[in-house]
Formats: sequence, structure tokens, C-alpha cells
Amino acid sequence: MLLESLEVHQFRNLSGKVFWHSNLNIIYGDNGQGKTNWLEAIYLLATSKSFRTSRPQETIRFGANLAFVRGRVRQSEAVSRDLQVTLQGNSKLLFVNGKKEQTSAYLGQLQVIAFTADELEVVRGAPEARRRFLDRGVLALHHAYIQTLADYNQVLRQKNRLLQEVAEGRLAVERARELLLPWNEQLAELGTEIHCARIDYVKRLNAVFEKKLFGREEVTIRYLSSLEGKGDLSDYRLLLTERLNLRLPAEIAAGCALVGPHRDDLEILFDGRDIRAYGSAGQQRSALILLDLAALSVYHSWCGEYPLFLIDDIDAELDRKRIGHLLEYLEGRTQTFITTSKADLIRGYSSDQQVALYEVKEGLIVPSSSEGVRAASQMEGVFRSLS
Ligand SMILES: Nc1ncnc2c1ncn2[C@@H]1O[C@H](COP(=O)(O)OP(=O)(O)OP(=O)(O)O)[C@@H](O)[C@H]1O
Repeated sequence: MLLESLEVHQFRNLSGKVFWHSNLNIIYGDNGQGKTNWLEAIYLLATSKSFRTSRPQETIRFGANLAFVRGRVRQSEAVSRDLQVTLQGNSKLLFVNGKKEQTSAYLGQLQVIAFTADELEVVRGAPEARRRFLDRGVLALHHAYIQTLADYNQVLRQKNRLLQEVAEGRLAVERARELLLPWNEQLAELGTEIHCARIDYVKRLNAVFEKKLFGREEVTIRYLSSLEGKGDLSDYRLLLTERLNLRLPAEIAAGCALVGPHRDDLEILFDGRDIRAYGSAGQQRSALILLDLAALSVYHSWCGEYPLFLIDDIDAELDRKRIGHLLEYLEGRTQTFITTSKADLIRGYSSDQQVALYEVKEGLIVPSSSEGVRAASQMEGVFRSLS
């Protein structure tokens, strides 16, 4: 899967059309010029969402009321397609080869994995971010999983509403017990599906996990069920049903649902220690990169192609050696897009044939060093910026 070109109109401070390199694209420039915006535009094209905001209108150029990103994606020698996301106020229109499509038909045409500052929550933050990471990975392999998640969350919301009513004295406990039974049955069924899907995904991640890519420390991951130690996990559905029944009084007392995979976590250790508590900023970044690399490989084993890999601010908190290992590992696998304010730091790691440099000034990609332009031209034939 290759993103051959991207045309951007009034998306944040960006404009222009860029032809990308099939291997490594380095987007560099001073602070605040729009480097991350270019990654965000690629991410938007792939997912129809921003990785920085849930409000699409924020990404439309100040003073304008419409923006679009349009890209040509090559699936194979013979197959390519044009994707477009148009943003207008709060609404979003999606197009494939010029034809308007529903979100469900649009998504999945271009797969992307993004390493951004916000994504560091997966390693540094609360379990929810890690569950989201796993669910995103499962979704990339099984599109129907989106319905399982939606149904589970819907049932959970209904259950929590009932528990809240009891807590506020608006519903009698005995009546609540009756009403909660069918919700718990559904939670047991959907929760088991989620548990099994995540367990399977973590097994796949572990099979390709490059524990020691960065040398010294060894990073390990493990799915941590909130029911661990509470019974036989191999019959998860039975165990979950038992726990839902047993913990009902506690849930009524707490006023919220305490049992189910919405309480699970992904344990990430380095050299046997909790990375959240003991890992340095660089070690935490490295661990997230290892997770992303494993996710890329799992997708590749499943579909026979790699997603695009976006890495924002690659040199923040990663030393030269780690960047070197990473770029070496990625070479020839994925089409990678990285941003940095220190292009010189990166350039030494790749041969000219495998890398193209793109300098960003006030949102525009301007012709940069002759070597960078030559590398891009060799692969794609053209490099131009429409200002
Ligand atoms: N809706 C918008 N319309 C126009 N410009 C915008 C909009 N949103 C953000 N910007 C501009 O985008 C620029 C920031 O872009 P971006 O975050 O990509 O910078 P960067 O090059 O990655 O910076 P750094 O190196 O500091 O991370 C700012 O100049 C900001 O004013």
C-alpha cells in the first residue's frame, strides 16, 4: 500500500500537492511551520479523522469554510484509487474515485499507524488508551469488531444508567436486580467476544514483537484481564457470568459497572518493571514504537501489505542510536513519513535512494536540498508544490 501523492486545500495552514517517496519521507522545518499538519492530513485521508482534535472544523484554515485532502493510493502495480475527505463546517464528505461513499465503505482503503505525542498515552497514560490501541489493531483485521465494541459500550451505558438510578434512590434495588439481568447476559456474551479478540491480537503482537530492537532493555507485553486470579480464564464466559452475578451488590453500591473487559489492561514491562512508573521518557517512546512496529507486522501477516507509518517529531527523546535502529528496521518495509526540526540528524541514516526530504515553510512544501529533490524525483518522477 503506497500513498503516491497528496493534495491539500485549506487544511490548517497547508496547501499544495506533494508526490511522496515509496520508502522514507522526511518532512523537516522550523517549529510551527506545519510539519505535523502534513502528517495529520495523511491521517485524515486514511481514517477520516484527525489525531489532534475531534472537531473537524478546527482543521479548516482560519477564515475559510471548506478544506479537503485528496490522495492517490497504489494498492498494487495495476490497482490504484483516489481518496478524498472534504470538510465543511462540522460535516465531512468522503469520496473514492470521485464517488461519494459512506464511512463504512471508505474506511480500510488506506491503513495507517501514527506515532504522535498524544499516542504516548498508550504507554504513559491510563488503561483506556492501551485498550484503544488493542481495539484499533483488532479492527484493522476484523471490520465487524466495530459492531461488537459499539454493542458492548451501548449495553454498558444502559447498565450504568440503571446503577446510577439506584444510587440516586430513583430505582428500588430489587427492581434494579431484575432489570440488570438481561444487560448482564449481553455483557457476558459481548465481553467474551472482546476478551477473545484482544487475547488473540496480543498473541499475534507477541509473535512479532522485537523485544530488543533498541539494544539494552527488553520490553514485554501481556494482556491483563481484570478477572485474572478470580477463576479459570480459559472458560472466560463462565467466569465473567459468575463475576457479574457475584459483584452485583458491589456494583449497586458503587453506582457503576465494575466487571468486564472495559476494566482490562495491557501490561508493558521493560526488564520486568512497569514502564509507566520506571521507564525514562526515551524508554517509553521506544516501547510505543515497538508496539507500533508489531502492529505493522501483524497487519502485514494478515493482509500481505504494510500500513503507512507516521512518526511525528522523531528526534524528541530518542537518541541517535535508537533512531538509527528504527530507520534501519523500517527500510524496505513500510512507507514511512517522519517529521523533525533537525533534518541533518536523520539524513545520515539512509542512503539517498531510499529517502526524500521535504522542507516545510509556512505550510508549503518547498524544494529542499538538491539531493532530497533528486531522491524524490528518482522514485516518483515528479516533485512539485502548488502554492
Ligand atoms: N485551522 C488552522 N488554520 C490555519 N493555520 C493553522 C490552523 N491550525 C493550526 N494552524 C497553524 O499551523 C501551525 C502549526 O503547525 P504544526 O503543528 O504542524 O507545526 P510543526 O511544524 O509540526 O511545529 P513543531 O516543530 O513546533 O512541532 C501554526 O502556525 C498554526 O498557526
